[in-house]
Amino acid sequence: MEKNILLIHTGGTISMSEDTSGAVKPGAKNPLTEEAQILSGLANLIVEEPFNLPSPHITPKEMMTLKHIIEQHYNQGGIDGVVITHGTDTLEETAYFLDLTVQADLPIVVTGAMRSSNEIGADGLYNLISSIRVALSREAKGKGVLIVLNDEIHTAENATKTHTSNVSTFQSPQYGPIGIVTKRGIFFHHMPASRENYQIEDPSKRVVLIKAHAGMDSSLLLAVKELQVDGVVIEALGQGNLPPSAMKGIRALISDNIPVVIVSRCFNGVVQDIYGYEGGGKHLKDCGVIFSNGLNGQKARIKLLIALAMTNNMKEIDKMFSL
Ligand SMILES: NC(=O)C[C@H](N)C(=O)O
Repeated sequence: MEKNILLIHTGGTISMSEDTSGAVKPGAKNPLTEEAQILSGLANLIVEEPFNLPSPHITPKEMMTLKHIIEQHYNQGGIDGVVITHGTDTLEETAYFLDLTVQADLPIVVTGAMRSSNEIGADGLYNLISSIRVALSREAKGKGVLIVLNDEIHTAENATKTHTSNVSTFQSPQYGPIGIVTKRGIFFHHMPASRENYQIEDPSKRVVLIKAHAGMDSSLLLAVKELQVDGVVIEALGQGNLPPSAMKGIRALISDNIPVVIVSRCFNGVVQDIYGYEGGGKHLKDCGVIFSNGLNGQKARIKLLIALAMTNNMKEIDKMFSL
């Protein structure tokens, strides 16, 4: 029996084309659906196009819209998998948001393109067909939201955009891809270590993301406190350290019950409470800073947004980040 794939187009370069002046622009709708339908020949595509946005325009509101569309179709029955086309700039954030929040037990694949639909070497149609094939594969189930581009299958938790223009931009620094797409089949070679899922209604809290640097002082942290944000994520140095001059700001935020989550500004590895000097990881932990578990800054921000939609209890938030 032919399987049904829910195909949701959201915009991004995969939906765009280049005009005669060389500018890449959105069109009225995604130009690839028909070709994908003919070429994939494997599934009936149920197409939704809730918005057509470059991915720098995507916010948690659009992420929630996608969650609702997927859950609605899933609850009605009749779909075997979901493929979402998305701009690559914030693709990893939408994918991780859906990974943490969608209540539906079926393969969900997010894909995009680095070259628009009419450029030489356009990768959109190829990535779309690869994604449909992954969403149809039995092994894709139970692995969380997947990101498929350039013949590789990555977890939403791990994959990140690593190159501004190269088609092999998505990489998983911590563990590598969990599978590959080949002409003859889809092959998974490992399972995601863990899965988390949260039920949320309204991810509308304000969470800011700040990058640490040599000589960072407390001014930005104190300004952020004055803005009455709900949470702060800091891309800290190395294994999770900050300059001593930033500690005044850290203490001010925590004494105001504003959760401060740290990740590393390093591309790889996890943050830990190793160093006992002022501003070192041990010192930060003693001050009440929450350590993330290998997430990058933009994903820790998504997770804190989701955490704050459920609780403002620091202990509970800390527990979520230890998973
Ligand atoms: N390759 C892309 O899709 C980049 C584009 N700026 C977007 O994210 O919408």
